[in-house]
Amino acid sequence: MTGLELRGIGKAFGQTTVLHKVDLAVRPGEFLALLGPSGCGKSTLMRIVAGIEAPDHGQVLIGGSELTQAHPAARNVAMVFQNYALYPHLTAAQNIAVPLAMRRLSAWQRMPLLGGLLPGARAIRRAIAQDVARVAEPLGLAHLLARKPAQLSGGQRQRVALARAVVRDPSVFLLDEPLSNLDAALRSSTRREIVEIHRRTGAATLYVTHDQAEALTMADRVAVMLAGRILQCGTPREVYEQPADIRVARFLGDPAINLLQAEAGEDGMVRLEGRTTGLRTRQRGPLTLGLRPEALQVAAQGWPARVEAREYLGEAQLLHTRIGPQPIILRVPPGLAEAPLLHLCFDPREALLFGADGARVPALEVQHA
Ligand SMILES: Nc1ncnc2c1ncn2[C@@H]1O[C@H](COP(=O)(O)OP(=O)(O)OP(=O)(O)O)[C@@H](O)[C@H]1O
Repeated sequence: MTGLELRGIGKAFGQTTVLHKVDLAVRPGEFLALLGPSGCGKSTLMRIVAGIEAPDHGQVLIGGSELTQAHPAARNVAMVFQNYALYPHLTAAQNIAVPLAMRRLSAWQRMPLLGGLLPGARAIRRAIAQDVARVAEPLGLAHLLARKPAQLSGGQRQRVALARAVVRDPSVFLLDEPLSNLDAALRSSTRREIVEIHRRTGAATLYVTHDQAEALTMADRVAVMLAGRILQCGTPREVYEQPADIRVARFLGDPAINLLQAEAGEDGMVRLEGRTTGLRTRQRGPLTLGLRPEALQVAAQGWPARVEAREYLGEAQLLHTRIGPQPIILRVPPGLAEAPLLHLCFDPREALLFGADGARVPALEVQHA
């Protein structure tokens, strides 16, 4: 099985550096999501892996071989784009067959009428049709193969694009925001299909998205990228629960993590709005305390909080509150905490501390506040 490795990839367009020495490894058989906001350099990195763009620095290794300068066709990498990139004049079956026809038929054999008469062409075309049928079936495309892209829905087109990538039997899959043109219901079913394709093929997969729900639900590991740098790469739980950097903490989670001004005293005990939190650290002075909305609870005692707004979400409600001057959002069951004044508490094991430079500060010990 083949893995993908990027070493020190740098890229600038004119004066603007888009990628800063990016190191990233997708292990054989792994599904890795590259998650970051629009414009952070995700697509540029994908194009470099596919060989459509050349890096200024660094190396691309596929299956251990250095292929930084290799032609896209020599990499055995299949790429699926957001906009499907199907040929409008070809049927679904013909679109799926394109990479096989390019690989197995000569230029003469590919000619529409004459090609079919040339020796060997018919047998090759029959084998191609069998391969197309084999990938179309599990993707639910068997009955749509004769249609042209204009006669297909967005989700069906995206499945044709996926089938065209799968049929090549690539060693590495690159998927660039493949679900962003689909509506919510279709996104969730296509998400499962992509995970299933990955499970079946076992090919190393690099999946670019700006959608954290996609990254967290689908991937074995998530690489969080901001402004051309990978800030952290870990399992979905690691990046969400143990962010190494305040920017990662802020980027993951909806609603966003509460970031509160706190203070470590001479004894290292961390205080928030005059009350001790149960956290102790080696640092002294101002710190940022990160609390996810679901880490906070309404309690009989704790930090006094004024409720300023409520958002009913069905299965939960969001309370927009303030402790002292600091805004804080918590997610609680609906129907709870009707009063305008509440007390909040949290389990210090779920609290995160960050220093002035944004790096995570370890808590030495925690006592329940
Ligand atoms: N060919 C180019 N010439 C100049 N600038 C470019 C070029 N391609 C991309 N850029 C710039 O590089 C930055 C990164 O672009 P890229 O497409 O890699 O981001 P992205 O994270 O994929 O964003 P999106 O999610 O919006 O596609 C952007 O600021 C973009 O404007």
